[in-house]
Amino acid sequence: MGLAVLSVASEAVPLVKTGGLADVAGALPGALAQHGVEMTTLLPGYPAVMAGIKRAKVLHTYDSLLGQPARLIAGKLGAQPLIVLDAPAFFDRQGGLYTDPQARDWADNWRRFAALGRAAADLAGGLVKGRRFDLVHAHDWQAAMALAYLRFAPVKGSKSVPSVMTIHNMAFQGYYPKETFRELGLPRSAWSMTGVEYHGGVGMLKAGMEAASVITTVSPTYADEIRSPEFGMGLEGLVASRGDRVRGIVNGIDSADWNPASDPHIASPFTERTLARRTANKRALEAEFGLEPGDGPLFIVVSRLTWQKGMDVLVEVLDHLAGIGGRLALLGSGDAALVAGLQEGAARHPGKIAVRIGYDEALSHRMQAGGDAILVPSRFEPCGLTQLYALAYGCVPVVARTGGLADTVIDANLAARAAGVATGFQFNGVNYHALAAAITRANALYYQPGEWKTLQRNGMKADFSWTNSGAAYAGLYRELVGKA
Ligand SMILES: Nc1ncnc2c1ncn2[C@@H]1O[C@H](COP(=O)(O)OP(=O)(O)O[C@H]2O[C@H](CO)[C@@H](O)[C@H](O)[C@H]2O)[C@@H](O)[C@H]1O
Repeated sequence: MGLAVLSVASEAVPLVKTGGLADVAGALPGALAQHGVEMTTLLPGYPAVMAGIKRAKVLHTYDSLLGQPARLIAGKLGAQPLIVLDAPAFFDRQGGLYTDPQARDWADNWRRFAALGRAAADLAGGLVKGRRFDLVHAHDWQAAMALAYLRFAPVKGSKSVPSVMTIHNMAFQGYYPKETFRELGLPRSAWSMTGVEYHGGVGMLKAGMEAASVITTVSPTYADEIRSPEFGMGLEGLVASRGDRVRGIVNGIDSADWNPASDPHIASPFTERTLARRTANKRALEAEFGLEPGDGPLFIVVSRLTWQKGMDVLVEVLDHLAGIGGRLALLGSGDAALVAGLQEGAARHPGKIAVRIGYDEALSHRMQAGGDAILVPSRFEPCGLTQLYALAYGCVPVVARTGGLADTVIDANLAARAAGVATGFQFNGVNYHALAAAITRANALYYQPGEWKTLQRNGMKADFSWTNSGAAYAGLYRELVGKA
């Protein structure tokens, strides 16, 4: 039986991306198609999304959706069905998706994403003739209100549908003052500890988690970690109370986009049998970053520059990295203090450390193809995608042992090397000593070319395509729809 699923997200490739959520929301529909699931994605109509729609077909017009006129428009996300919430007052803005040009959160984010949720619940309730949905899948707090509306204010007379709430990042919860509640159009009954109320305000992610049939996150280890206060960020009690209704499904990567044998962004394509061809990519990367060419290891970082990603510890370790003969090329954007720290490090070590501040998808491909090892010192990492791209590209991951990093990289300890299964390096605790020691270990093994090639080949042979994860989501949907 074919299943119709409505996926609700605030970003998705190829139309709009600020982080890993977009990769996942964009790849899921294609991954599920081969499992008999037709996934329609609902996205906000930011300028980039509106520009990507050809021949707009209007499905519905709202006179007022959370106070503003809006339309639902049909489009395509790649080859898969898309519905766009075209509400210019909410989404037609210059600046970021979530922040204004000064990088402050838009003051009406609660209203913008409540509107997205209300539209999702309307669609699931049969608002548009001929479009029925068996299940709603919401991603992160921006989509979470969809599940609260389905639970507390469904379309009258509609049949209830099961739902999945996926947490890509527990650090962002969509928490707003109490006063916003009366603007949401929810009944008073929703204002409860098991509804949308959270510490005296409105908790959007919390509301979605309470309402969801099943909560998922993007790796089994993170699904365990968020039961504890250290990672649960205040929601650990709720996570623990949902018991086995909390699952972890590791993200896949889009193996058409991320394939070193056919990547249009890289100068010298290669496979695990032609690793020597990587050298040309390394030379090109050194030149592009203005680094001294050399045979020593070239480390890379591609990251949002935030505390989550351990970038403050990376700043501390730059002198060590350069001191042992390593070089680093970094691409990222984010916190001003971290940018300054990285730029100072680069200025202290010209030719050895180079940073590029900004967002550049094509460059990120060239870095994975030319770097020897990627550093991912995250304090928490629900799944992490850059280490998966690195594995596919023979760029050896050096990662903190947390969340999806712990689940996807096999540390090159003696036992794993003897068994021939190691793919990278893990370290415990995100601090100067742990990261410096891991860099030293990687540096040492780099000079044993046979061992290093084995790490590269093992990583390249590992299967992180969407095949397994797509099957896992399809299985979950079937389980829920069967029970509904
Ligand atoms: N400056 C830059 N230029 C070009 N590309 C850049 C870039 N900075 C980052 N990227 C790209 O953005 C994506 C980041 O994805 P991650 O999964 O590593 O982290 P993120 O924290 O955004 O995602 C959250 O959601 C995802 C999806 O579930 C989880 O894997 C993750 O753990 C969670 O924190 C990657 O595709 C990366 O290549």
